[in-house]
Amino acid sequence: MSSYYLINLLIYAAVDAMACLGLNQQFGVAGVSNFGFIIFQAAGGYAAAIMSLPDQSANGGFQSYIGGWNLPFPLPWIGAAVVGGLIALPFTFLVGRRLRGDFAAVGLLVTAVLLNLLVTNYRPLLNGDAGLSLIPAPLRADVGSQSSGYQWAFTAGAIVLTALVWLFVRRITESPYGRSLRAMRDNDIVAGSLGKNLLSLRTAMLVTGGAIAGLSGGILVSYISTWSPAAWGYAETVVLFAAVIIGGAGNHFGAILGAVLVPVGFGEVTRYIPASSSLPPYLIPSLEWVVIGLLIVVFLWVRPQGILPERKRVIPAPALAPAGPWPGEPARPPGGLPGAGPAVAPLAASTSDARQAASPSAAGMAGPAADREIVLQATDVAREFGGVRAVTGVSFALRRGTLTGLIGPNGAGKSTLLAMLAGTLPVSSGRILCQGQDVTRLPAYRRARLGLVRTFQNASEFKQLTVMENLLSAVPGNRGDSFRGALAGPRYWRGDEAAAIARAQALLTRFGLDGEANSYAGNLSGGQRRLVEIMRALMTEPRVLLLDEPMAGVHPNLARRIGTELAALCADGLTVLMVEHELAIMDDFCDPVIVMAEGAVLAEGTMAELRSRTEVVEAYLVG
Ligand SMILES: Nc1ncnc2c1ncn2[C@@H]1O[C@H](COP(=O)(O)OP(=O)(O)OP(=O)(O)O)[C@@H](O)[C@H]1O
Repeated sequence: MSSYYLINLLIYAAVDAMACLGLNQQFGVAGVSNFGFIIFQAAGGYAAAIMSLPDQSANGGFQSYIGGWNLPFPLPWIGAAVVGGLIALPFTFLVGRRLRGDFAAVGLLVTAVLLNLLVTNYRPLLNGDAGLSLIPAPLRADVGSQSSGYQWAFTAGAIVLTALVWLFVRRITESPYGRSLRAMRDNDIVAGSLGKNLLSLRTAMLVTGGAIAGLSGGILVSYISTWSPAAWGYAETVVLFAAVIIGGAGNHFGAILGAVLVPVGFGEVTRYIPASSSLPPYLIPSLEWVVIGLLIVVFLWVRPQGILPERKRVIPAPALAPAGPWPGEPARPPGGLPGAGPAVAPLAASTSDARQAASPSAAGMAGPAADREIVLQATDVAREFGGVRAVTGVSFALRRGTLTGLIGPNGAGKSTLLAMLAGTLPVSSGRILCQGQDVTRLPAYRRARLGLVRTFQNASEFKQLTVMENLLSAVPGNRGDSFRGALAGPRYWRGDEAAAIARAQALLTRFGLDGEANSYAGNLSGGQRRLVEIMRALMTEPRVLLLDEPMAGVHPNLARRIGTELAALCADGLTVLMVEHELAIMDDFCDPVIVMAEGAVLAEGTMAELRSRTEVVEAYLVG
């Protein structure tokens, strides 16, 4: 193997691995399907080119381009990364709140095609379809030649930069912030309802991935000294996606392996297919695309986790101090709940000092509920879906420390009302006040940060996160749960993380799920998943908790335990609104109970009062 061949192979592997690390960070870790990924690499390539090229009048002006600043190394590579990151900013509107998922992915793909057409057809910008050539290599004038020593130094530089990129993405992914990204990937609406700012998370990942792609483009053009639209057709993004999917989305080693196997390996293998004059000239390259497409389909079908699946984050349980029984119970049964471990301190004691100070127990919550402060108030709240009036002007108030039930026949509008209160669904009209603050127009994540948190009627656990990670993902204020905090490293956030793990472990023990702490939440039974959702909501340290059928699928004994626990938390100041079809639960734990029918509030009172009202009995309580 000639050294030129080996250098070529290593540089392409480094550039592709770097690009795949950037794409994996966006797609595999954060779930952002950036089908326009190649334009960020292209932008980096052009940026490095026009920063390192002399003015276009040099070389007889045979090519036209903007820039031509003749900047010294490493400025063109730094510029490539900066431009790759900056051009991501205008795309954030595509992945923002209004345009998500598939639509954003298609929008990015279309943008990539349009930009390629623009650069191809508008020559003054970047020399059109002929592309730029004679792009200077870094330090070449200083070093003086294309010697093999120079080539090896270039190769080593590319590999070192790829390794640095790997360390960078690893630091982000393995932090609490990385956990938030993976939570968003698994279920973005739920992540938002737990206080995650999806727009900020997606923007950060677009910019980060864009900068990495830009740097890879800069290195590439410096090596091949030419860059044209043919090198960055939209289909190149498909190759990178294939690499990440085949290598193992979510696993950075998988992304590197995929880069070696797909763009590099494929190119190598197909080089040995003998050319034949009897075959059409573009048959082999076209067949390459078909094979790459087939490989994606086969992997998504047979092994969607890729060759190297995402690593499971096992968190060892901290040593727990034994403590008292469940609230409201004389003593904890010897075996506890199925799978229960040692008992721990009461949940209510685990909330933060700030919340404790603000809690009604601290404020003297001994008086009758009717005298307590209103913490959540809905006024004439309505929601229409096309012609369907799901909720038609509902007004009610929740007082601090109450466990209010919400019942009604199927289709009465209960879930829609809860979604509007939590901000996961905008109101058509009406007003919502939370602790005196008008939250009607606030997005779900801002309401969650105010302590207004919901659970969902349908399974909403983060499937590819462990149970422990599900709980930790909801903790507010972890120092490592920000981009900067993640980059600061584990030493910066380890203390917060340890405290959060201890809280989560206490909750798991209390709900009898500590044996499953390191199981993937998606592998639990339906009832266990419900528990995970309740515990996760409690980890947000809510002030007002909106529970949508939390007992559905839960064993009746456990349902009663949950009811007891919620009642204890309410006694300590938490306010709960709970949708539930099981009337025995309403009888035992909820006061007052609101009855909805056909989108409106039909009645409100204790279950005993409601049972005496004919219209309620006819609408819902019969049977
Ligand atoms: N996204 C939507 N698009 C169209 N109609 C909807 C949508 N969501 C809810 N609806 C309609 O709004 C009405 C109220 O639904 P909602 O789910 O809020 O009722 P519910 O009381 O929670 O019912 P259940 O007890 O069965 O969960 C129903 O007629 C439902 O079909």
